[in-house]
Amino acid sequence: MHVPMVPPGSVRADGSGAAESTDRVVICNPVSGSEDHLEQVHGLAADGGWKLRVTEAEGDAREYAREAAESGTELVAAAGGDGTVNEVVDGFVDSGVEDWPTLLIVPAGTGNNTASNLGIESIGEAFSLAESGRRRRLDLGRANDRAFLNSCIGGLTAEASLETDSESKRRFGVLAYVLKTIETATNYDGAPLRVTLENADVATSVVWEGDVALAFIGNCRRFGRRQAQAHAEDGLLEVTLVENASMPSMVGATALDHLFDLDADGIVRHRVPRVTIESLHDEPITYSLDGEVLAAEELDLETLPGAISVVVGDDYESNPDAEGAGL
Ligand SMILES: Nc1ncnc2c1ncn2[C@@H]1O[C@H](COP(=O)(O)OP(=O)(O)OP(=O)(O)O)[C@@H](O)[C@H]1O
Repeated sequence: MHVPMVPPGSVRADGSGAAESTDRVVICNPVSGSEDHLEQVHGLAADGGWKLRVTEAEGDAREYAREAAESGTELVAAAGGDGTVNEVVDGFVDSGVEDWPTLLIVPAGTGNNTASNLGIESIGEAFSLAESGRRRRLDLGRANDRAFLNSCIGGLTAEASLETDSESKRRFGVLAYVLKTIETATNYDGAPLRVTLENADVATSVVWEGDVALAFIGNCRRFGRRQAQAHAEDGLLEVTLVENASMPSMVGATALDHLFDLDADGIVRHRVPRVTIESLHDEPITYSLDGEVLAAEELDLETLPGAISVVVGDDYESNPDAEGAGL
């Protein structure tokens, strides 16, 4: 394992020992991705006058983010992968303060799906965007008492996400989980679920029951190259349910085409502000919230419209259906 040159805990990135500024805090997970980014993050943080906090264990990023929000920090960078971003957002929620810091995502993880969806491709680019980048207010997802920025994936894919190797995650992003799922699906019975899709107008709400192999709930996740993407600023969740019965047709090279075919049999899609997923066999379903595991028999999901200010890259397009917004 790479041995960090920077001690864990809280230091001024320029090493001066001067009074710590609360304007900008970068929270760095030294063991995300290829574990070789800490020195670069340290250097860029020193140049930009950031306070650097290096995590020592799971949960530290959440705590540091809560402290930063409580002390009125203007900008908080999450340097790590999707899991680190997820912890930082949970920390903002924990703080209970009204005005959260703006979030900057510094892609230093394995998949970096959230950063890539926001048009941020490298560590250096992220730090320069802190100076000049646009800031947008994005919806935040809530799943029971946890937050998610990007996506919540339930069923077999969540379990497969734990087994998916780093190289596939780098190459395919979230699709790597889908491919892994399809690979292992032959032994899977699916989960009997009741899914309540709630619209603001209750009369148009839908209750759906069936055996589900995969449930994708996207906030700003691009699941694929086409329409199966979520709009991060529309106050809606993009819900895609893949019925178990349709899994045999999802084999080989055509699997992903089938998944992203809007009219495919056995694929249910809705855009709603709120959705509840109940397990009908008294066993918890495993979910992956931005890559972090959550098990629940009943999951209550909603969007908090425009809840979080986020720095975005030049190529960020809020509407994934807009021309030129494809991957
Ligand atoms: N110092 C640390 N030692 C061990 N684990 C840590 C430490 N700091 C954070 N973690 C944990 O590391 C886990 C993985 O981090 P993260 O998701 O950011 O990286 P990744 O898995 O490489 O990237 P991605 O999720 O984008 O594929 C998180 O669950 C986080 O809580």
